[in-house]
Amino acid sequence: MIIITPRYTIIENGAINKIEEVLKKLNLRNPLIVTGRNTKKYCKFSYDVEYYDEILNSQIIEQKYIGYDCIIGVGGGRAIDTGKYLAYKLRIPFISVPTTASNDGIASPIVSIKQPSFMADAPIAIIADTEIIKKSPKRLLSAGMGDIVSNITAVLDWKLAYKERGEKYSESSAIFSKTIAKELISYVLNSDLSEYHNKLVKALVGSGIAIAIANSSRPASGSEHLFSHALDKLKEEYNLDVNSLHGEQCGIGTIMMSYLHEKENKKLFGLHEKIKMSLKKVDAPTTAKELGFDEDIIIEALTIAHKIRNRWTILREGLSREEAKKLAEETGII
Ligand SMILES: NC(=O)C1=CN([C@@H]2O[C@H](COP(=O)(O)OP(=O)(O)OC[C@H]3O[C@@H](n4cnc5c(N)ncnc54)[C@H](OP(=O)(O)O)[C@@H]3O)[C@@H](O)[C@H]2O)C=CC1
Ligand SMILES: O=C(CO)COP(=O)(O)O
Ligand SMILES: [Zn+2]
Repeated sequence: MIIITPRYTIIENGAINKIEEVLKKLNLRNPLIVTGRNTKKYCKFSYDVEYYDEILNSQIIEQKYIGYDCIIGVGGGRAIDTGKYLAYKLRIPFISVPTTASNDGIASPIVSIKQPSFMADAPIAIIADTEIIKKSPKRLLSAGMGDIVSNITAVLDWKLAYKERGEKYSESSAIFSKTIAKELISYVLNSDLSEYHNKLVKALVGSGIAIAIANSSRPASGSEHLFSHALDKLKEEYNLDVNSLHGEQCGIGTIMMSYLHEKENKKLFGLHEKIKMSLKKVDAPTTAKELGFDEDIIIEALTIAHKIRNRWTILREGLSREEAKKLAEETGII
């Protein structure tokens, strides 16, 4: 197995000014920048720039973008994901320049523009400018917490799959991923949050690296992500006008899935309440109403989540409508 992890990871104020230096170190000269319409303002370089929606709408991306020697993704999750995807298609390196900290795609080798997600290559470099990230919309930074608490249930699910299904499992990746989440939860619950943006981006980078080392999203994606992907599916199917974020959905999923784990393991008592408190502290949504979904959609998502992909989790063969409703009610989501 080949494990690809970033060669340069710069997380500091003003990091964006180091792009040229990093390109030089990597002997790269002709990058294409992939960004979004809100984040283009951060692309003050003399390189070609393309919006990610143009790339996603193009049928001939391999031919259209030939000649560049690397891709730089500047923006939120979609810009980074699309840049990573394009780089993978063109077989050239990808540099990740997050303008916010909303999910762990910043450093992961995964492309999840659509489900099922797939393994591409991890970024060759990550340049995270904490000055830009700190100023990004607070809602995106709250969502990032949801993608980190997810690691707790993802790891519990992974271990369950190992025990009940003999799935390949890596204790070191699991501990790495879980510790990242535990440390951030502890920081959030016991601090004034003045360093939150800094700690969050480091946690998300670590989480992406845990995925790269495991060569699977298992350390950071379990039943809570299945629930989030199910919500995305229903949004599309019913054409719902809800603008919930990936991390927000995963956070709500983690509250419910940790409750299911608690019911099977007394040692976990209080886990879902602690997770909920940490999400509340950073103003992330903790109810269906705050997330923007009707109760019925939450219940339906819970009943279809286990079918999203072939991944054994605490949902096992699925929840009935009654079980789903009970779970959402008992955890205060609906
Ligand atoms: N590969 C992986 O491992 C993972 C990938 N993902 C991907 O991430 C996506 C979700 O990402 P997420 O970031 O939550 O949502 P988006 O990428 O949709 O970003 C939400 C909004 O925030 C804006 N934005 C980002 N940074 C700033 C900033 N500094 N100032 C102002 N606005 C800003 C974006 O602008 P603009 O319109 O310019 O983009 C966009 O309008 C998923 O759809 C998936 O594709 C998610 C999880 C893991
Ligand atoms: O969002 C992710 C990890 O945080 C990616 O995981 P998936 O494999 O579920 O798309
Ligand atoms: Zn995620």
